[in-house]
Amino acid sequence: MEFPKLKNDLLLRTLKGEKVERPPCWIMRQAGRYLPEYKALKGDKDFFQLCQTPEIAAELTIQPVLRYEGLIDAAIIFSDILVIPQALGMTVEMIDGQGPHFPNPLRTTDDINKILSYEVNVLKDLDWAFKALTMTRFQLDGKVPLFGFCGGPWTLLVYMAEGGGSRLFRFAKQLINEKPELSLKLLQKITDTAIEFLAQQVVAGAQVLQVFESWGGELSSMDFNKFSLPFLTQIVEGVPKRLKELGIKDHIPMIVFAKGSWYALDKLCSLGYDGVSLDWSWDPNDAVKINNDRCTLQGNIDPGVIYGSNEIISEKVKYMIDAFNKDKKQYIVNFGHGTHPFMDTEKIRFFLEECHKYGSA
Ligand SMILES: Cc1c2[nH]c(c1CCC(=O)O)Cc1[nH]c(c(CCC(=O)O)c1C)Cc1[nH]c(c(CCC(=O)O)c1C)Cc1[nH]c(c(C)c1CCC(=O)O)C2
Repeated sequence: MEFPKLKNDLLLRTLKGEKVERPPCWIMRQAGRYLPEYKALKGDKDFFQLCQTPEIAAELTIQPVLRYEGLIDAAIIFSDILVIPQALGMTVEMIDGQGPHFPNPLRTTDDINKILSYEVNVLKDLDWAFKALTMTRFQLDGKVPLFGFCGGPWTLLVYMAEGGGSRLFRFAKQLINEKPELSLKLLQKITDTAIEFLAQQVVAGAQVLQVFESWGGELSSMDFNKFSLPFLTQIVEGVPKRLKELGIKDHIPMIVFAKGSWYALDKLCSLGYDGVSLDWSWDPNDAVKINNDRCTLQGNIDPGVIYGSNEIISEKVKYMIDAFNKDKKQYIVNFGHGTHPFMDTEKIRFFLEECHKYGSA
């Protein structure tokens, strides 16, 4: 496909390790409920219906790019990590104001065996996702690069076993401790699906990829090494291999976000991802030292800063950028996790402006 020429390649140059004029900026969950234009378009429509309607997904993806024109250097496709469980045959509902709900979570060996023998057809069952990416890429008209994404295998296992959000992670923990071998098989099935999904997202128009291992920090270091890391590795190695088969020769940069897995930073920096996204628990200076220029770091301000005064926002932005951006390379501004629905759009604008100001200094 012949896509419009990219006019702002700041993020892609940064991920290649080039020195850049300022760190690129984007925000996890930059589309969504804190935006009045999102709420207006959503109304009482079902969340997955929004994702699965390419015209709407494209519009929602582009909303923050237009609102913060010139301040945001990437778009991320409007979708969800839970579309992989859907492609694996599970029913997932999004309950407004509550979050995801699986009416039939995976609790027994039989439940899991059913998933293991399920014949996934990523191209067919997630065709709406690819249509949305292609339409969005055209509508963006090269303004900024477009992210595709997926959930990390462990994080998806958590949702599939718990049936939704969780505090104790009782069922996911039970699964990996009671049936470790079966858990590994399930993680493998999710990983195979994720690799195909990410590669096909690139074919459809994604220019950069992020893997969200949002529940990484719920695992001990030992369990992270067994139930997350090997699969994150397979993804970063498997996607380029699959892309080659699909006739795509360009290197497509990939970023991994393992929230809470502070103990794994050293390993994550060596997996082969072009970027590692950090939550706010890291002092930037320590993360920079551990990374030692191996890859690009992304993050990591506590999104809670948006509730603060302009003075507090400026102070914390300056601290973050001074530490991460010393060499004017290998750094992408982001939050340590996503926006909250209650955030003030003008405070987020101020945050982005401050990042541009300090980042260009
Ligand atoms: C864990 C996770 C999910 N989804 C996602 C993650 C990983 C990132 C993270 O850790 O936050 C990823 C995600 N979800 C969504 C996007 C695309 C939009 C964007 O990032 O700008 C992305 C990249 C849309 C969404 N996904 C969801 C909404 C809200 C839908 C609504 O209420 O209108 C949006 C805009 C719903 C969702 N989806 C999920 C939950 C737990 C919830 C409910 C709670 C919440 O909103 O935070 C699962």
